[in-house]
Amino acid sequence: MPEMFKVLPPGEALKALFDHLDPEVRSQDLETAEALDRTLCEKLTAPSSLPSFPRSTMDGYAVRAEDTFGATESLPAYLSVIGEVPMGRIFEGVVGPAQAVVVYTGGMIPPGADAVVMVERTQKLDEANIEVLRAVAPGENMIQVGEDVKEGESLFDAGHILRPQDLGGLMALGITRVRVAAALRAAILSTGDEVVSPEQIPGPGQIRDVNSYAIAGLIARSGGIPLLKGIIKDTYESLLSAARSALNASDLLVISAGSSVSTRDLTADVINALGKPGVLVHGVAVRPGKPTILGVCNGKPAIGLPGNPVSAMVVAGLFLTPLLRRMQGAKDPPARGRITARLTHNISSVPGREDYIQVRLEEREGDLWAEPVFGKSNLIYTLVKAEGMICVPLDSNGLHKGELVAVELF
Ligand SMILES: Nc1nc2c(c(=O)[nH]1)N[C@H]1C(S)=C(S)[C@@H](COP(=O)(O)OP(=O)(O)OC[C@H]3O[C@@H](n4cnc5c(N)ncnc54)[C@H](O)[C@@H]3O)O[C@H]1N2
Ligand code: MOO
Repeated sequence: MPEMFKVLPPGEALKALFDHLDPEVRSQDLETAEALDRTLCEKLTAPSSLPSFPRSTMDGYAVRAEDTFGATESLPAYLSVIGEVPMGRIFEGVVGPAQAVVVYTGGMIPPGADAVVMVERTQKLDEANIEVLRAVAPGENMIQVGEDVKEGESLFDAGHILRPQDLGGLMALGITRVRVAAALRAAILSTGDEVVSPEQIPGPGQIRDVNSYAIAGLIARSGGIPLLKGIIKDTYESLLSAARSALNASDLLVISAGSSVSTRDLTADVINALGKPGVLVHGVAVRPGKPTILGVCNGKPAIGLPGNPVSAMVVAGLFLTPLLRRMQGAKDPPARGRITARLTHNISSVPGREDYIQVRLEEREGDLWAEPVFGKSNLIYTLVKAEGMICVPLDSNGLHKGELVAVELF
């Protein structure tokens, strides 16, 4: 009988991996337009204020607010219209007492004016004169210089993961290139004599490769470049040779399946043969995902994921994503959101193990409920049908129906 491995709590397992890795982050200059989900390697401050000129937030008339004080429908203020602010240009002139200038949303407030009256709060008397039917306060219906961001203001610290709105914000300031962590190439090998490519029609006893693609998606979302290195037969020689060339061509290696303890399970031996120190952790206290392997081979991480697709995803979420983030110097918590919901069912567990359960979310009478999608860890559609995961902590006997739980959204 092969001996069952010694399991470590996930936190300790991750620490053992990190302790064997060089904390230095490789960086590169990149077009901001291409930097989504990448991690900044520099602190950024605003080179100028935003907006750089005062702008109207309404279609209407730029005025001196004091000229409208006390104006009502029955006692309007009379102003003469001296021109129009062309969009994208300045108005050549100054708004004087009892004067107004036509301005559109986003247009520059002309000198002399300090507020905008919405067009529907005015009445046109003729081409050159209007009545203002309601007073405006100074600053009303306009954006001040620097109201969005002030020159010199800190924008992001190094380690920030760039989100879509961040790209917009950088472009608004003309920051078109950024220094980010170099993209990490993560090689994926699927093992298993029964596993065939998705293009193939599986023969009796065969299944299509799920893990290469699901894990590749997770890697791409974590700022990495997945390199699919194919499906390898269950022999030590073929796996070792494929793993060696995959690791040479990448920054880290992920091997799907073969992580358990049967004679067919070669991943640990292969990782040990790839370089020093080899396997650091074999077995973590999580369900699903116990037969997990974490190793480092001559400075590069090598991870053995359990073959069951749900286990592979859970383990990749627990170890591969934080690993990729750490190798990119990311400071933020994972970009995906966390919400709170009430549990629809009791969930039992045993202390000494973290359990991960996929849940569907449902709104009932204004409350959000998390309904477990139960099923064996081989069933990929239990994940497909779910919106997030909940965790039963290491020291817990389980969770109770009606309890508030944190749901990590996919
Ligand atoms: N006697 C024991 N048997 C098993 C144990 C155990 O503790 N004692 N643990 C079970 C658990 S839990 C898991 S998880 C699996 C882990 O197995 P391996 O990592 O060695 O992987 P395989 O046995 O090769 O495959 C497991 C399962 O996953 C399917 N698979 C593999 N690769 C893919 C892929 N790329 N796409 C889709 N599905 C894949 C494979 O066909 C098997 O059904 O071990 C248990 N056994
Ligand atoms: O750990 Mo296995 O990964 O429970 O299915």
